[in-house]
Amino acid sequence: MSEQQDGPVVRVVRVDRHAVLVLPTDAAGTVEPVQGDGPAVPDALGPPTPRRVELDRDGLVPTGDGTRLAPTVGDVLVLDERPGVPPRVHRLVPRRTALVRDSADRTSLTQALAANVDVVLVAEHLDPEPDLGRVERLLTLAWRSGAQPVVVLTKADLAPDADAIAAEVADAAIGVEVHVVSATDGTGLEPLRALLTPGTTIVVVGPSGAGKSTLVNALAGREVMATGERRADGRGRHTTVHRELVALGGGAMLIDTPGVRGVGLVADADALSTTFPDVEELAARCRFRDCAHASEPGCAVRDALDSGELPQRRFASWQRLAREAAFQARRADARLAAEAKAQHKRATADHHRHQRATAPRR
Ligand SMILES: Nc1nc2c(ncn2[C@@H]2O[C@H](COP(=O)(O)OP(=O)(O)OP(=O)(O)O)[C@@H](O)[C@H]2O)c(=O)[nH]1
Ligand SMILES: [Zn+2]
Repeated sequence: MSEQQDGPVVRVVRVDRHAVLVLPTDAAGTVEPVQGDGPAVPDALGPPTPRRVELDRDGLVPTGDGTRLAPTVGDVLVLDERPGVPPRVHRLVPRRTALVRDSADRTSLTQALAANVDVVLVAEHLDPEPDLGRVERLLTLAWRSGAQPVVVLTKADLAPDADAIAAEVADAAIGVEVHVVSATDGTGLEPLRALLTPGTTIVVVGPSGAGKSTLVNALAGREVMATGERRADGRGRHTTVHRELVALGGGAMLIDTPGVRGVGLVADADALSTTFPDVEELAARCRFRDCAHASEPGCAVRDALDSGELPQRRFASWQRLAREAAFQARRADARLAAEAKAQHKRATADHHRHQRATAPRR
């Protein structure tokens, strides 16, 4: 299929049950601030209205390699558009990055929550004290996505010892920028604004109440996410129901996904080594390659734990995530084996049917 036959390129801003809502993009996949057709809408009047593109009955879209995938927010699609008929999805452009979560779905083990994300903001509150294990877990999720994680410690105004706590978090977030912010008094927002360059897609992950929505609104300069404040009409909290891509000021885009608030994380070995390079490096120095770091002689990890070089907490956190990663890998293997078996069965049945059909009648 030649590139010339390709239709308009669009970005998915929302996935509904049988359709995707899309906006036109430029070559970089950036949602264009103004739609090409129709009257030009000045930026000040708000974002352009997304178009609805119906999906096939299976709700999946074709990829370039013959498989079909469930589209997600942030996906870039090439449309097939002919005069007089509604547009269809021609193909999914391979995802640069994808934030995935665990799913025990019939067709796949993971579910993409957001695609083509550049920056994952890992939000954690300074008050109450940050949960380092949670930060490590979310960093693993972020590294696995292929996007750049950035840690944001919120509610600095409530923590007199913010800088000391931030230093502890930085020790657990190796190779990652750690920012201390307060959306309330505006502290520390500038370095984050600097990340929001045109064309950048960000997603914010973190526990409920970390101040994610408040932070995003402060960065956007307007309410793009409903916050945990009680609503004026007393009808309880706002809740985000749809995963949605929204334009922030300055050409950056935010994927607001309620699904990544509570985290059904998928760990994997590579992401884990990126989150825990210190532990991996120690483990590489153990005498036995398959050292379980329990009571083996010549265990560099045990030595580091004994000397205090490696905090017990961090080791336990690594162990927990490593167990999860191993479990998920085994499950993925089992699924692949089951699929291969089913495939073989189908092929054998086809073969027999074919033989019966072509065998000479007796
Ligand atoms: N003091 C202080 N409070 C803040 C700050 N940021 C957010 N909050 C408050 O923390 C509460 C939770 O903020 P949200 O932005 O709704 O938190 P969230 O992470 O989006 O929470 P979920 O929507 O449940 O995931 C709200 O009452 C905010 O007003 C801050 O920098 N300082
Ligand atoms: Zn060891």
